[in-house]
Amino acid sequence: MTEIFSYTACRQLSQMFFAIFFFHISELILAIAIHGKTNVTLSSLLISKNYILAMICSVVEYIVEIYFFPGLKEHWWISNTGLLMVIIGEVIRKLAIVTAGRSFTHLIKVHHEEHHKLVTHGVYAYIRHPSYCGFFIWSVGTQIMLCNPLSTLAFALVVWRFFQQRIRYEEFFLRQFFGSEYEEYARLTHSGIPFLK
Ligand SMILES: C[S@@+](CC[C@H](N)C(=O)[O-])C[C@H]1O[C@@H](n2cnc3c(N)ncnc32)[C@H](O)[C@@H]1O
Repeated sequence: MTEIFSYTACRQLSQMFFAIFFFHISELILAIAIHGKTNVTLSSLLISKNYILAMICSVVEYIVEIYFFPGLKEHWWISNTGLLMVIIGEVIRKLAIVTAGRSFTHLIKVHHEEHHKLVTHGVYAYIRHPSYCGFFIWSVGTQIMLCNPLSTLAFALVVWRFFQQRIRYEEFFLRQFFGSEYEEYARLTHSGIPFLK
């Protein structure tokens, strides 16, 4: 039982909670800064039921494993690699939001609005979906940071599948809005999600 209150657990779990807190609060603050307070709802916190469930499962996995296999959590090079992924993922995602500005909305636009311009500069010059790329790295990184083998695999598979479907849907509308300009942009860039061109 003492393992749950050990230095390892306190450090890894507090890193995890801080990463989650910082991610969501900064999403909300940026949304307010870009779109104005009246156009932002708590949905900009990006917290869904499935997301909460996934995070609870990952903490349960952590507690079970540190109790029965405490040595598993002592691989600091793995945990620190996860921490680095959390930081890199966060930076890529926030760069994407700031670069896209008003074109970045948490809900996918299905009608073209006048202010919606195709963004192809900054981080978008290299990656077509940098905010999804950043979230993918961040979310898998949280589990690597906890040295959680099951949740690492589950997060990678579920988040990958989620973005595969979301990108297909989002690009259908982007092709309608921007036509050949988007085709050319898509030809020259990578999605930013592994195995998805
Ligand atoms: C949650 S944002 C995600 C943007 C992008 N997929 C990314 O990962 O950075 C979704 C909105 O961004 C818009 N969007 C996506 N790529 C864009 C681009 N290159 N230029 C302008 N708007 C874009 C979509 O139309 C959608 O309404």
